[in-house]
Amino acid sequence: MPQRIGIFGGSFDPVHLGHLWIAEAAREQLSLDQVRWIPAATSPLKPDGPVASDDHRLQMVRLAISGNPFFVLDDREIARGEVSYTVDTVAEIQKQHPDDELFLIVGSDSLASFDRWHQPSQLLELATLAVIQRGGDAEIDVSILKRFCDDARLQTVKNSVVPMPLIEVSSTDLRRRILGNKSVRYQVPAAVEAFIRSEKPYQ
Ligand SMILES: Nc1ncnc2c1ncn2[C@@H]1O[C@H](COP(=O)(O)OP(=O)(O)OP(=O)(O)O)[C@@H](O)[C@H]1O
Ligand SMILES: O=C(O)c1ccc[n+]([C@@H]2O[C@H](COP(=O)([O-])O)[C@@H](O)[C@H]2O)c1
Repeated sequence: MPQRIGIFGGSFDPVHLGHLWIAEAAREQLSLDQVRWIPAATSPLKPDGPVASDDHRLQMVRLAISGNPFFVLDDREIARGEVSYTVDTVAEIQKQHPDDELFLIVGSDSLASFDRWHQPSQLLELATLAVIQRGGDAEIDVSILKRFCDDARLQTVKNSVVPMPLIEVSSTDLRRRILGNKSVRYQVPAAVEAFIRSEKPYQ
């Protein structure tokens, strides 16, 4: 029986409760059999790279998703190194799972920058975008994809928007809080908060 696989890429610098909530909402709404969490080595639109080390980000994601049987940590982008183009990652997963259906989970800010992604048409052929509205962002507008796919594909993306409450947590804000010695309690899982306190990935 074909599986429905969610692919969730991010800098996860650090992973936060927004990430966990949207991954779980996508899993539930789209009846996904698994969600693969894929920390980027360097996100193409964040050329300065992440602040925390690859190893620290992997450890924080591992702690965050532990106990959820649907969530899997996939370290292929960090193992590959360099700039992490999502189309390469998704093509590789598609080769390994030729009979399965792939969903790429993204926030509305990622959708809004999609015309600057590498090989957007190819990517839309390989996976369906599952978009989540982000607090503070303009309303989801899938018309940005029009240039890159046909109407049927556009409709599938519209149908795969994941409805959920708006969350305004962001990694950038959390890093600012950590540097300012402010609390990140309840915005990251308790185990991640303890990790940040003991391992100091942002110092
Ligand atoms: N609060 C949120 N609501 C909806 N989507 C989110 C939210 N936070 C992150 N995302 C989405 O999760 C994916 C991975 O996010 P990422 O690791 O870049 O964290 P981030 O909080 O967006 O980081 P930063 O604030 O530093 O840009 C992206 O597609 C992003 O749009
Ligand atoms: O492939 C691309 O061109 C591309 C451009 C921007 C972002 N992405 C991916 O989108 C995910 C979220 O990226 P970011 O910049 O919000 O951390 C992460 O997995 C990135 O590798 C991918």
